[in-house]
Amino acid sequence: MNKAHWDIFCQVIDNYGDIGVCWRLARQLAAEYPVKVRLWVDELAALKQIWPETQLQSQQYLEQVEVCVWSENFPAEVKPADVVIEAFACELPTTYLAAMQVKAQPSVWLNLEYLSAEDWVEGCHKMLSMHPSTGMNKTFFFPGFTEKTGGILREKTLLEHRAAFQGDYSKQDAFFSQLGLDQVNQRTKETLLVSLFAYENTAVASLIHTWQQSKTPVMCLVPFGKILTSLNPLLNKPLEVGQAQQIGALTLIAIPFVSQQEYDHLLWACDLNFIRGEDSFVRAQWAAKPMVWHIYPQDEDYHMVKLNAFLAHYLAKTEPMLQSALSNLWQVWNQGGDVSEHWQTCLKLWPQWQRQSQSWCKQLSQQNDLSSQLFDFCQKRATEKG
Ligand SMILES: Cc1cn([C@H]2C[C@H](O)[C@@H](COP(=O)(O)OP(=O)(O)O[C@H]3O[C@@H](C)[C@H](O)[C@@H](O)[C@H]3O)O2)c(=O)[nH]c1=O
Repeated sequence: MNKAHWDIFCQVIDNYGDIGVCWRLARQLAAEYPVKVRLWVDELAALKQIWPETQLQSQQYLEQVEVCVWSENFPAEVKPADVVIEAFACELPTTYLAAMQVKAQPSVWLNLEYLSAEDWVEGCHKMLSMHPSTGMNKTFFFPGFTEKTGGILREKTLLEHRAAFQGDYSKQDAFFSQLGLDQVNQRTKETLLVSLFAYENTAVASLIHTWQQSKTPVMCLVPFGKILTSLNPLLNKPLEVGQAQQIGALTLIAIPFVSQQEYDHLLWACDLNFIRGEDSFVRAQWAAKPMVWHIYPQDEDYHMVKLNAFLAHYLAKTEPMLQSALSNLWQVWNQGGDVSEHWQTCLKLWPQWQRQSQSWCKQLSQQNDLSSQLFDFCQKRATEKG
């Protein structure tokens, strides 16, 4: 069977979400579907951060994906693929676009959008748009949380792997040991193990203060990144990667930024995950553990609209007490306020919170995942054309 060629174009705007999503999609397509995937990325250093095997060279194969640097001098001889995905409305190279225009068998051209739980997404998913200068059509593909959207990324065996890891403490211990975190394995049974990945956030002061005074121990693992900028001024001595600090009931440990695969394991192993942006937010939902989302901040607080749109879905089937407790905690965390009281309320509802995280994950898993929806859509298009 001839494999269809897929090109994914990724422009790194900031952080790791753009490449995080594109790389995960590329890996899954290459591993699970009969397609040849080429990923064009303009900032290889961002890929290296989440996938350390990445070499800083213009072309390489990683995980059966051809990874190419997308530089300003885009090679004119590059032939357009059968399926072309521009991620997050990045602009395709002009020579590539010109080659698409004269291609005998037109490419399926898709714009993969950012994830949002807002209602309007359903109406715009799979909408066609004519490109002004070439007259070619591209289709908007919107990930989302409902049947009428493109779904979210979920590898075929993800939930099985997660369940196996979460059900086997020796696997979890081995994971922390291999990261040089034997200290985590020595925690007591009642310790709350937390991972903290967030943007700069003044709310962290109240969180740290509350955890310090907790009746039971809290161990907080902080992957190297922006939240340390807010955390470090609160400490007597700045936290460096590999270092731990004990303040009252709280042990803070700064850990290195790990690979995308290891990060999944971290989310699966922790009792509670603070996550941000898009990709870690999705992975935390598959971890089926309590989570607190720091959404990517936007102008005029538009992100709060998006946050509330997600909460409406996430908490729709949740009992009212937990609903308001989580909603308050998430909102105040995103507004940089004092989360102490809301944290205490959520903690009192801990077993319900855990159950809610599991049932949400189960509910989400009923939905078709993003890669399968993309693949089916392109197959259908190819048959229509053929
Ligand atoms: C903490 C950590 C994360 N990661 C990965 C998980 C994700 O793939 C990636 C982080 O991406 P996100 O969670 O999406 O958060 P982010 O803040 O890095 O990315 C954001 O970028 C902006 C440009 C977008 O507009 C946002 O929507 C969002 O995608 O890093 C690791 O591989 N190792 C780690 O140790």
